[in-house]
Amino acid sequence: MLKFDYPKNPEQFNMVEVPDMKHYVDCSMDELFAIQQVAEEIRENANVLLVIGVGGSFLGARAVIDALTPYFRTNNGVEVIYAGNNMSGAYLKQLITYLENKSVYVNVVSKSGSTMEPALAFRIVKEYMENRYGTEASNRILVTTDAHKGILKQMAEQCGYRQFVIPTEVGGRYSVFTAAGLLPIAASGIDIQAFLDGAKNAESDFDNVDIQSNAAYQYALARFDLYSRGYSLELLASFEPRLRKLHEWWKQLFGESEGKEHKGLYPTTVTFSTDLHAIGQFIQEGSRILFETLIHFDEIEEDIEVPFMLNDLDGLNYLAGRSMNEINATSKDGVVLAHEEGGVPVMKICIPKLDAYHVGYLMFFFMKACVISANLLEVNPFDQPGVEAYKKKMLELLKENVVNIHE
Ligand SMILES: O=P(O)(O)OC[C@H]1O[C@](O)(CO)[C@@H](O)[C@@H]1O
Repeated sequence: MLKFDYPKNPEQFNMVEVPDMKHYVDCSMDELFAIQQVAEEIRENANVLLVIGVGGSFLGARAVIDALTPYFRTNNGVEVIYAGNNMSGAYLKQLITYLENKSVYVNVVSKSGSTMEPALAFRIVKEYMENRYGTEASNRILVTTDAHKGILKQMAEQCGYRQFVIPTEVGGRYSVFTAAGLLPIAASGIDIQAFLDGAKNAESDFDNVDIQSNAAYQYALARFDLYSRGYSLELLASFEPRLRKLHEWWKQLFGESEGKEHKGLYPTTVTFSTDLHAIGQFIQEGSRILFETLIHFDEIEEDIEVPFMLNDLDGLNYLAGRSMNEINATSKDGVVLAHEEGGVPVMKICIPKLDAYHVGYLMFFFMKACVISANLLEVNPFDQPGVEAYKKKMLELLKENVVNIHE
């Protein structure tokens, strides 16, 4: 299904463990039904769903929603917007103004229940919802968190919010196939059954140690090979602007899973052709530290033809009748030729169609490849001890300021 071009012979590597990841796509029928019911309720009663979360607790949902909903909003359906992923006072202030006159539901998502950004945003939004909706607020606030522990769990119990679960054994950046991703995705009108089917099929396709047939294993090995040969940066590139948030999700997945013990490729992303006019110069002729991984969807539903122009004033009549998607695909082939010529190794991940099924398939592919890749590097793919460092310093400073304020 997934066509993967990798530039070398993988048999030279030692085999590593290919972990069983079934529980990452293991949403029960009851849970799925509950998610679909609430999503329907939101679609009936709201025009805005505010998702409060940071990192893995919103990036997966946002990646899928952006990839599969129109570029320009129509007035139909629920608009999914986000908060709790930054600490900007201006953002929150403007958000509260934006919510006025709209029918609002809130989904606060935090596995630990205590991450500062979503916790602060939720405090502000909770007050807003209570002032605006009174006792009905508790029906409009949905909590997605650990099944057993955490401050958010306690708040949900005390305030009577409906709860959805991120299983204890599923870490934030791997949680898109749990309620953390599925609830906002379903509320936006995307077929979550198809999304899960794609992931489940990927799970079974990549659950083997046969390098020749396991594309996730091949991708992990190709990256590891390039890393071992001195490349320090992987540039994930695609040609469809609506995949930008999928890039962000990928960046967290690989960055948090691999960047430890002073090891790992630096994951970064570009959207072509936009970024060819910004960072294209560096890719073609700058320091030879990077390789590229291109994502290409063979079929994208909507398209438009280049019209014929009388007198050919802009000199583009040689393209008349050709479709924009076809021209975009040709630009991809041009990029591969030019960048390879410039000394940049290029891998291609080709997906038949940009739809819910294939996005689910692709995301699971990356999750599986990421765990295999971290195993090759001999680092733990599931922890993120380095993230704690800034949190600790920030807390020390905030608490210091509290003392100063009270002095
Ligand atoms: O869901 P939580 O516990 O709020 O965590 C959000 C994000 O913060 C991190 O823990 C990093 O601080 C990520 O790993 C995680 O996805």
